[in-house]
Order: sequence, then C-alpha cells, then structure tokens
Amino acid sequence: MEWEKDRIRNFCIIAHIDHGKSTLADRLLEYTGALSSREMTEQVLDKMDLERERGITIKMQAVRLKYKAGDGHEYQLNLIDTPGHVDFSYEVSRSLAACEGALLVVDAAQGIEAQTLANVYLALEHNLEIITVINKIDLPSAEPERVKQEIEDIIGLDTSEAIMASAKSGIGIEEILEQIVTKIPPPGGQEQAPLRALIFDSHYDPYKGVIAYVRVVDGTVANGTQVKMVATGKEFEVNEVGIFRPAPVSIGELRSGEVGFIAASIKNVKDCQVGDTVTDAKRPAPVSLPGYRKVTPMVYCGLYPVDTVDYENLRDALEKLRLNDASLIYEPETSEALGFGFRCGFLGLLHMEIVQERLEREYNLSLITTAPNVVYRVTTTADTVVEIENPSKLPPIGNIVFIEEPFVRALIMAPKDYVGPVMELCQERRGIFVNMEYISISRVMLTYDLPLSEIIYDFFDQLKSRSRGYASLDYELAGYKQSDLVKLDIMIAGEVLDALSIIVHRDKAYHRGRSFVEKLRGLIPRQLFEIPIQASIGSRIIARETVKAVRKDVLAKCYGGDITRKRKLLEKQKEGKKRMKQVGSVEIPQEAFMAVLSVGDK
Ligand SMILES: Nc1nc2c(ncn2[C@@H]2O[C@H](COP(=O)(O)OP(=O)(O)OP(=O)(O)O)[C@@H](O)[C@H]2O)c(=O)[nH]1
Repeated sequence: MEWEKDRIRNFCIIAHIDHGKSTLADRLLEYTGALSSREMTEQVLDKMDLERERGITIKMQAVRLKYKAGDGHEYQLNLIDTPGHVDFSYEVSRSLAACEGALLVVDAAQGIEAQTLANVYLALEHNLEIITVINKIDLPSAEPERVKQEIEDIIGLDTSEAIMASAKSGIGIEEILEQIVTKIPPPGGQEQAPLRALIFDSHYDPYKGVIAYVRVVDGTVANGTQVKMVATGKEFEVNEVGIFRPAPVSIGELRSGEVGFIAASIKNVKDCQVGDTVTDAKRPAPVSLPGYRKVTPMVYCGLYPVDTVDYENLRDALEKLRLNDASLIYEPETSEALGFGFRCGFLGLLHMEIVQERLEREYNLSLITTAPNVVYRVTTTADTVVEIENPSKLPPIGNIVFIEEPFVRALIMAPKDYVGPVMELCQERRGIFVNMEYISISRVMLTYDLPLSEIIYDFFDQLKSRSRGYASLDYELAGYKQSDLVKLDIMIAGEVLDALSIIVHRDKAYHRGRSFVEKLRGLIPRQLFEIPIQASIGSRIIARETVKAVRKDVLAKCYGGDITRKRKLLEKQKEGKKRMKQVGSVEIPQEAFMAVLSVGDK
C-alpha cells in the first residue's frame, strides 16, 4: 500500500476486562481480510498460551489493517492492543501514546466498570479521540440505553453517535471502521524532519535480538538506517523493518505516522528501552519524544528452588524472562530457612502469578514462593530512611522511629445492594472513605484509600464474593502513610522461620498471628516428633499450636504383603514431597508459605 499520511489511522481499544476487546479486535481483522474466518478459531492478539488460558491480554501487539472506506479510498489502520488488567495499566498508557484515537468498548449488560473509567481517563490525558462502542447488544440482558446514559453522566462523553455492536455476531463492525476513518485524525509529524520514533514495546527474539515496536513520528526508518537510541546513546544498524498483518511481514521502511517493528541485532534489552526515542545516528533529532515514567514494582516475594542445585537454573530462567519483561526485577537473597534464592519485584499479584507459572512451566523449576509483601519505608533512630522489601529485614524495634506503608486510591463500582458489604470490607481492611457517587439508580461508585498490603491479602476475592461477582476494582498508588506496624515472626520447633515473617498492623497482629499458626498446624504434616508452632512479636509469644507426633511411618499401614499398594503409597509420598522444603528437622510444604494470605480478619 502506498504511503499516504492522511489515510493512516492509529488506534487502540480500551475496555474493562471481559467486555469484548479481543473478540472485537478479531472481528476487525476478519472484516478487513487480515484473517479468513477459518483462521479465526482463536483470538490472535492474545499471543502467549498463558494469556489465552487465563483469558487476559498481557503483551500488546500492533496489527496493520487495510480498509476500503465508504469514501472510496483505502486506509491503513494500525490497531494497537492494550492489556486489560489493573497490574498492567502502565502498558495501556504506553500504547495510548502511539495512537490518535481509541475505541471505548463497554459491555451493554454490565455498563461502566472500574477499569473502563481508569482507561478512559488515560485516553483523555493523551488527548485521544474516543469512539464509543456499546458491545454485546445481542445479550438478552443488554441495556444499551442505560449504559449510554452512564457514559454521559459519569465520563461526560457525548454518546449520540455511540455504536451499537456485537463483536460476537458481527453487528456494527462496518460502522466502527467508518467512524475510525472519519473521526480519528490522521497522525501529525513531519516526513522531512530527522527521524524520531517512539519505542512503545519490545520483545526478545532469540534469533533476531530485540524487536522494537515503534511508532514513527517524524522522518523515516529503513533497512540499513544507522539508528541511535537517545536514552542510552547506543547505535545500531537496522536490518529489518516490518509490520504485523497479523503475521510479521518485512516491508523495508516505516514513514512518519506509521507503526511497525524494527530489528537491529540488539542483544541486550537494556540498550533498547521502552519509552525511548529512536533517531538517525547521522542526522539526530535535537529533541527526543516524551518518554514514559519508570514503573516501580509494588509487590515483592521470595522465590527459592525446592532443590538447592536448581539455584543457577532459576537465575538463568529469571534472566531470560526479564528479556521480555522489563518490569520484572530480582536480586539474590539468602534465607536462613530456605537457603539461596531471589527476592523478586512485580507490578501486582497477577504479574507475580504469571511469572511464577512461567518459571515452573517453561523452565521446569520447582519453587517455593514466599507470601507477597509491599515495600515499607522505615525511618530509623540514625535518621535514615530505609526501604524494606523483605519483612524479615525490618530493623530491631529499638532502632525504628516510625514505619510508613504504601496506600492506594481504590475505585470500586458495585450494584447499590452490595454497597453495605463492600464498605464493610473496606473498613475491615483499614480503608479511609473518600467518596460515594451514584453511577445510575442501581449502581454506585465508591472511592477509598486503602493500604496496598491489605489489597494483596485476598481483597479482590473478598470483594467478588461479597458482591456476588458484581463489583469491579481499579486502583493506583497514592503515596506513603505512617502506620502502626509490627513484625510478626513464626517459630517452628523453636526456630524463627524468616521466610514466614510478616509485617502487620498492630491492631490485627494478635488475630492474624493466631489464625496463621492454626492454619500452619493444619498444613505441616505430622512427623515422628511433636512440632510446636508459635507466633511472636518481638520476644512476646502471642499464639501457639502443636502438630502432634505420629508414631509410625506411613508404610507401617501396609502390613507387609501387597507390594503394589506399597509402591503406590511410596509414589504418593514422593508426589507430596515435591513441594516440601526441609527446614531444620521439619518438612514444610509450599502452602505454608502462602497461608498467611488467607487467614482472614474475622
Ligand atoms: N454475547 C456476546 N458475547 C461477547 C461479545 N463480545 C465478546 N463476548 C464474549 O465475552 C467474553 C470476553 O470477551 P474477550 O474478547 O475475551 O474480552 P476482553 O475484553 O478482550 O478481555 P481481556 O482480553 O481479558 O481484556 C468472551 O467469552 C466473548 O466470547 C458480544 O458481542 N456478545
């Protein structure tokens, strides 16, 4: 297709999870002939297996579509995919920076949800033209008029031209494409100016090196261009320029306004940072494009190999994962209980689970994961401020002046019948009420400031269960606040197990300590001797339970004789052992390390 800047439209789709973004994207691809319906068996934009399994979008991609519009002209449409989960909202922001417009997809049966709002605000911040799509109108429970009213009232968008669509049955697709062409402005930028391209994502390919997804703002990048990365100053010769259709296709050059990828045998992801500007080394642009703010991990946990010989393999695996996931951070750590491992930082709990699963599945590692925690700030008597990423590293009480913890501003939307239980939950989790607003006669939007540490304890599950699945949540970091926090230690057979230490609010310490040891008693298998489990704050023991001894080994039950039965039992025992860690004389199962997450407060 010939390059005609006025005929380029760069857009993305923003939606709350499950409102139909991927289905709509597939439909657009199908309609414009990028995919035949035979190929449409799977959603193509969700690339990784894991994503497909969990039905969420993590890594975005850019796809180029050809569309012959009602005006008789052919347009180049670049669809940039965005992730839908709160953990990845910074990636949404990144892809928005490469677009001029956004399709706002809202489920006609559900209405505006927390992430709808969060994403729309991001799009408005980026000055994008917003096209409203009310999706799933085929559902019997669809209430498109009510949803339109919500959008008008809460977001303040004009919905007189909102498109009634069903991504599932293909209703409204042409109208969406027409509005993309007529409403979204063509890209700005200057064709003759020195090259400036924004790297909005990257990906590591073992053969081609780093593949940078770029939006060219000014100038042209082509095969053979000597490019310079503005942030790092590193130079590379481009050896491939291409687009996704959705399969990658080499096209030789990308010009002002276009979106695609470049490869330049870049071996180190650090040399090609997302958010950086690519320019021409021979004719560098004087000013770089606005970048992205650096993301900081919000949640940390320890990762330890069950078998200590796997330590190096774990390091290799983390290194490889990091190539494709710059937001994953890790550093070596030693635990008295668990030996050598790593303390890893994640964007949120989902991100953490995904990394753990990949390590185990793709790298075949058996891991012990410690309970996640937030980063605390401790002001010490020496007048220094230390950041604590591991609860067991909290300085002795005598050296602490005060401790601060991260708070988030949480936005919760729920049907009004569930407002009571939802507010109760927020209160239990030390939430500070900020605001309550009606979205419609039946739905309410609540704003609370909550400690992040309380959110990572089953908050989302609780929210879902107390609202029968109807509440949605979005949150952003709101800064640090001083709190009355203490360290709770767990002793098993008289030894403090550092990997089980947690930091909790003083008012909750007693209760959590007690239910934690009760939980542990149920999880730690009986052994030939009695195992006391204690919870303590400083030197004060606040709870104690005992795992009683068993007299005989499990094989004793077999009365000799039946060898197959014996073998089965042995197999079973081995299976059970897979996720056990021998700590001193006691074997501790993986579940014990996560048990604190489900102790509850009641
Ligand atoms: N009835 C009906 N169902 C739809 C429609 N569009 C999507 N769905 C269904 O809604 C569910 C979620 O759709 P997805 O396209 O995966 O949603 P998504 O917004 O991409 O979700 P994430 O990728 O997780 O952000 C799927 O089961 C779809 O089949 C529609 O127009 N009508």
